[in-house]
Amino acid sequence: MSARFSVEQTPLTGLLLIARKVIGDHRGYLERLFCTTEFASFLDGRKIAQINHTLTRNTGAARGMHFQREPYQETKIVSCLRGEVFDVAVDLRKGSATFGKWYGAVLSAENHSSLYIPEGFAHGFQTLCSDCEMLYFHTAPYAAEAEDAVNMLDPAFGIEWPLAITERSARDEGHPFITSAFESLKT
Ligand SMILES: Cc1cn([C@H]2C[C@H](O)[C@@H](COP(=O)(O)OP(=O)(O)O[C@H]3O[C@@H](C)C(=O)[C@@H](O)[C@H]3O)O2)c(=O)[nH]c1=O
Repeated sequence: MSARFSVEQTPLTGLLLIARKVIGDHRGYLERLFCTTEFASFLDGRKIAQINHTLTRNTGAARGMHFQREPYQETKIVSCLRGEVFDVAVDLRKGSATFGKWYGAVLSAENHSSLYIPEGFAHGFQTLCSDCEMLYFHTAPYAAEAEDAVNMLDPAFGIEWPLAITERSARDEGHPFITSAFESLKT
C-alpha cells in the first residue's frame, strides 16, 4: 500500500497512471514526484539518469512521439506541473499484444497525475491551455544519435488529439508516417 501514490494499470501493460497524494495545509501542499522505495516494484533497479523541464507556451501545441533506441532506451515518468496537457504513449514493444495501440490521459497541475512510460513506448503530448510546464524523469541519458520518433498524426495509430494541433517543431512535423512500413517496426 503506497503512502504517497496511487498507481493504476492502464490497458497497455506496464504503462502506469500514477496519482500523487497531496499533503496540504494552510500554506499550500507538499507532493512527492518520484520515490525509489514506492516505485521499486516497477522501477526494478532502474536509476534516474536525468530530469528535464519544458515550457510550452501555446494552447494546441504538441511535442512527440519520441523514444530512444538501444542502448539508450529509457523509462520516463512524466508530470505536468503547470497547466494541462493530453499526454499519450504508443506501444512499440516488439511482440507486444498491444503493439501500435495508444493510451492518453490528461495530466495537469490540478489532478496531480503522472504517467510512467516503460521502455519501448513512444511519448508525446498536446497542451490544453497556454504555458504548460512538464517535468520528466529519465532512466537513460539523452543520446541524440539514439533519438527516434513516430509521427503523432500517423493514421496507423489514430491518436485522438483533443484539439487541432496548432504548433510542432520542424523535426516533429517531419517524422514520416509509417503506415506502409508499420509491420517492420515489430521486428
Ligand atoms: C530531449 C532532450 C533534448 N535536448 C536538446 C535537443 C534540442 O536542442 C533541444 C530541444 O529538443 P527537442 O526538440 O527534442 O525537445 P522535445 O520535443 O521537448 O523533446 C521531448 O519531447 C517529449 C515528448 C519527450 O517525451 C521527451 O523525452 C523529449 O523527447 O534540447 C537535450 O539537450 N536533452 C534532452 O534530453
